[in-house]
Amino acid sequence: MDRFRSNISIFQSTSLSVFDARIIICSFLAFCAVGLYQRLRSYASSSLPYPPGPKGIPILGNALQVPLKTPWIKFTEWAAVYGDMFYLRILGRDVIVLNSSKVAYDLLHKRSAIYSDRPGMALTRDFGGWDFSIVIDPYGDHFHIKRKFMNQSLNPSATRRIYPMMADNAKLFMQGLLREPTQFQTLNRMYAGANILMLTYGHQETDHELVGWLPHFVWGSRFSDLMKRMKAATYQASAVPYNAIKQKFLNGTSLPCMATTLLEDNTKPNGIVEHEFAILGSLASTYIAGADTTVATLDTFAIAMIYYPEVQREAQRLIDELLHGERLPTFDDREDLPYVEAIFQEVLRWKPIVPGGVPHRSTEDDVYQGMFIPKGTMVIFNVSAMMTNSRDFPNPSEFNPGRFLYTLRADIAKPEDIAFGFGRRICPGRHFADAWVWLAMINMLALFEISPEIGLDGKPILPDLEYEEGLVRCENLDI
Ligand code: HEM
Repeated sequence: MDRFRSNISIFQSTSLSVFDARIIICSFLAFCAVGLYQRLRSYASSSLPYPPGPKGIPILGNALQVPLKTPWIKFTEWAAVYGDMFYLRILGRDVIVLNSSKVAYDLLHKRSAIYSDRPGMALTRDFGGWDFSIVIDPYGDHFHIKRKFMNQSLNPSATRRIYPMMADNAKLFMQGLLREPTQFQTLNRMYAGANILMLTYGHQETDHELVGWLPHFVWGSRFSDLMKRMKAATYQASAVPYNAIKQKFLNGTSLPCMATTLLEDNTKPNGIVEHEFAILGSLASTYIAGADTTVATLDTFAIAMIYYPEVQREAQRLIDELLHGERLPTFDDREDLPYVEAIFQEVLRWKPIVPGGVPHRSTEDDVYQGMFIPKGTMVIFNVSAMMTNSRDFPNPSEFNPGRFLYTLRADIAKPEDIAFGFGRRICPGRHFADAWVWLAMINMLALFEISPEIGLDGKPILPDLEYEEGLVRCENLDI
């Protein structure tokens, strides 16, 4: 087996008849009745109990009990006491935390018409210059148009159309690893960036030219770093690449990509581009949300392979059995490698990269299992609790892909049904992420022995399992 391998460390009437008048009166009465019903329901509801939760103090509520760093760990402790849904009041705001995929699915998916708003992030939006980003868009027209633009390019069949581009990048990625086996993290980031730049702006570059396209801190650093430089960064990450691609589009020199499709579809005969800000925002949101996430997921895979070499060996044995070392794996091999599929699920579960989810907000009063959830409640889905509870996943801290092959109960949601969120805000890049991470994983398994770096003292340097915390959780990896 090892002889094949090197070693590396997304209505009509103008006059009213009697009949018409009756319809209108009936409609009016019905409208009033619904209004009255809603008021009564709200009144009656508000006499229902709120979900249980830790007792807070006047005015501040639970604010001082929620740690700023890794709040999901505290939420998971509270989940053990208060159950799958608990309530917090933080500085006068209603907050509920959902700790099971069933409750999250019941509310955020089944009742998505009223749970798809985002909590206002006025500072980030209006003063940080992040008003282009769909991630913080309130549920409304801007959100809908950007979502439509993104779905056009990131739905399953659109994603399949970019498989050849991904395959080319995977090949370059592997060649890079062969040349520089200790540079996994740099190459991982570079080729995740290359995929998204190609998808969004049709930007095809060699590995070294990539550096010049976006400022280094955009392509080469983490989203959390980018956020720190807020306003300047937003211009560089949104307007700069948009203006460049628009110019190329007008010159007729752009390659087919998300930007050119959107520009073609929305440019009027007089040359004016409709929905220009939404186009710019969709492109930049895709780039920003898509780069760090896939990088962190593949880093997690590499770490798991280092800590669990027996899992790595088993995957390699099965890959060799299928390919006989005669060719590189392709997407067509996916169905024939259930163990690798299970590794992918376990990577999403073991160390979820968005452990605290991305908060939603409710837009109407609601009642769930006899408990009242007021309109305007911030709804946090606690991915970490859903992925790491021993009720659904025995020995949750162990990286064990076998759980998805042999022992997982049929009623347990798969990690891929949790990691990407829920309802109308579910990650639009999930098909893209799924394809790229799988392809990079399978190529690494087929070609390399993934092992830790050896220190000067001759001992292996194991990567840190304490992840760096931001919106996306990254690891301090040094293979
Ligand atoms: C393994 C990789 C990824 C994970 C775990 C992930 C996870 C998530 C999660 C949890 C959300 C919030 C969903 C919700 O609010 O219910 C989200 C939103 C989002 N993701 Fe991803 N994501 C990944 C990759 C990607 C990629 C590759 C792209 C783009 C190509 C992308 C683009 C977005 C965007 C634009 C949003 C905001 C959607 C909205 O607010 O309506 N993500 N993602």
